[in-house]
Amino acid sequence: MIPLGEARARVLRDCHLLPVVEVPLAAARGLVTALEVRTDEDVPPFANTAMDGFAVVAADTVGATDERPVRLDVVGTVAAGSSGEVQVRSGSAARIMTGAPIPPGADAVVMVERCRPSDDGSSVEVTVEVAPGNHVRPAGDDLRAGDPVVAAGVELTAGHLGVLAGIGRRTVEVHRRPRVGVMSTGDELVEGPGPLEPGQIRDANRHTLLALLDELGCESVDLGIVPDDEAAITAAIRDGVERCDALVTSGGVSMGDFDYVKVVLDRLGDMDWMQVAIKPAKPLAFGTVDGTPVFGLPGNPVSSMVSFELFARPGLRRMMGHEGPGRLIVDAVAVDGLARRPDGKTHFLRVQAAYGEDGRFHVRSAGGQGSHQLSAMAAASALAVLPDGDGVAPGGTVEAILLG
Ligand SMILES: Nc1nc2c(c(=O)[nH]1)N[C@H]1C(S)=C(S)[C@@H](COP(=O)(O)OP(=O)(O)OC[C@H]3O[C@@H](n4cnc5c(N)ncnc54)[C@H](O)[C@@H]3O)O[C@H]1N2
Ligand code: MOO
Repeated sequence: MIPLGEARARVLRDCHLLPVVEVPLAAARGLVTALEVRTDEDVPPFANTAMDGFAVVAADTVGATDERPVRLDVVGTVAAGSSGEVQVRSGSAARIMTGAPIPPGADAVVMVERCRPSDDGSSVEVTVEVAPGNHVRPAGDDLRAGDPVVAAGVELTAGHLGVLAGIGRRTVEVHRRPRVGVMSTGDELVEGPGPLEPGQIRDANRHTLLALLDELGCESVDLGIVPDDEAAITAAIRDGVERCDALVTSGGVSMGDFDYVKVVLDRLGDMDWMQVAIKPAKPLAFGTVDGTPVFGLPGNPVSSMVSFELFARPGLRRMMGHEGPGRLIVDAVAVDGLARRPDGKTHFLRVQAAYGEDGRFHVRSAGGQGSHQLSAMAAASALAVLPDGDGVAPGGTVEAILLG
C-alpha cells in the first residue's frame, strides 16, 4: 500500500491546465480566469445620489432643524438616466432620484424624509444640516479606471459576473470547462425499475459521479454501462478519450478475474494501479490514454464517491485552474466517538456535521460504514479522517472534510 499523498501526487502529475477560451459571461460562472481583467472606466461613471431627495448646496443647510427649516427654491427634477442638466445655486435645490447624477452646483443630497416640499412643488423646507458629500457616491467610488477588477486564477462567482458586466464586458478569458466522460463497468449492472434477474443490481455509481461532476462545474458526458468484457471496455475507453478531456470509470480495478479496467488501461496507456492506504477506496487505477487522464475508481458505491473526492476532484480542479482541493477541512468534536481498528490505513468515515453551540463543528456517524452502504454516504455532510489507530473517544477531536 502507498500513502494517500503519494497516490494523489501521481494523479496530479498528469492533470494539466486546460487551454484558455473566451466565453460569454452567461457561461462563465464557476470557471477560473486565465488573465487579469482591468477596467478602463470609473464605476460608478459619474457622481450620483444614494437617496431619493433634494440636491443642495450643503452650506445652505447650516443650522437647519425641524423647527427652523431652511427654505430653498426647487429648480427642477433629476431622474436616474437623465443627464443632470439642472443647475443648482445657493438658495436653490433640485428634486433627485436614487442613482441620478448630482446636478452641477450641488454638493450634497438631503433625503426626502428630511424635507417638506410645498404643495405646488416650487420650494422645499430642509429640516436638517448636512455636510458636503452627504449621500453623494463619487465617480470611481467602487472601481477606478485602470484598477484590476478580477485577478487571474479566480473562480468566477455571481458577483464577479456582475462586476464584469458593469465595466462593459460581454466575455471573459477562462480555462475551458472540462468535458468528462463517466462509465460504469460490470456485467451485474442494469438500469431502471424493471425486475432484477438473479445476480443483477442497479447502477448507482454513474449517477452519483455525473452529479458530482456537474457540481464541480464540469460538462459531464454519460458513456453508459459497459460489460466486463475486455474488447467492450477497450472500445468504450478509446471512444471516451476521443470525446473528452478526462474519463471517470467505476469498477473493475481490484483483484477479480473480470476486473478488466486496470488491464485495458495498462495496455492502452500509461497507467499506475495503486493500493492506497485508505479505507474505503483502496484500489485506484489512474493513468493517461493519449494524454487524457482516466480515473479508474473502485466499484463499491461509497468507495467510488470517496475516491472521486480524494483523487478526481483535485485532479479535475487542477485542470480547471483552481487552487487547492476545494473542500474545507475543520477540526470537529466526535460527539459519540468514532471507532476503528489499526490496519495501516487512514479511514474516511461518513458523518453528519453540525455547528454546535460551543462554536465548534460536531460530527456523528451518518449510518452503516460499509463501502456498499451508499445510503449513509448520501446522508453524510462530511468525511471524518481517522488516522491509523483505535479511533476517537467520545468528545475527542477529529479532522472532518466538509462535503459542500
Ligand atoms: N481479493 C480482494 N478482493 C477485493 C479487494 C482486495 O484488495 N482483494 N479490494 C476490495 C475493495 S477495497 C474494493 S473497493 C473493491 C473494488 O472492486 P472493483 O473496483 O473491482 O469493483 P467491482 O468488483 O466491479 O465491484 C465492487 C462492488 O461494487 C458493486 N458495483 C460496481 N459497480 C457498481 C455500480 N455502478 N453501481 C452500484 N454498485 C456497483 C459491485 O456489484 C460489487 O459489489 O474490491 C474489493 N475486493
Ligand atoms: O475501498 Mo474498498 O474501498 O473497502 O470498498
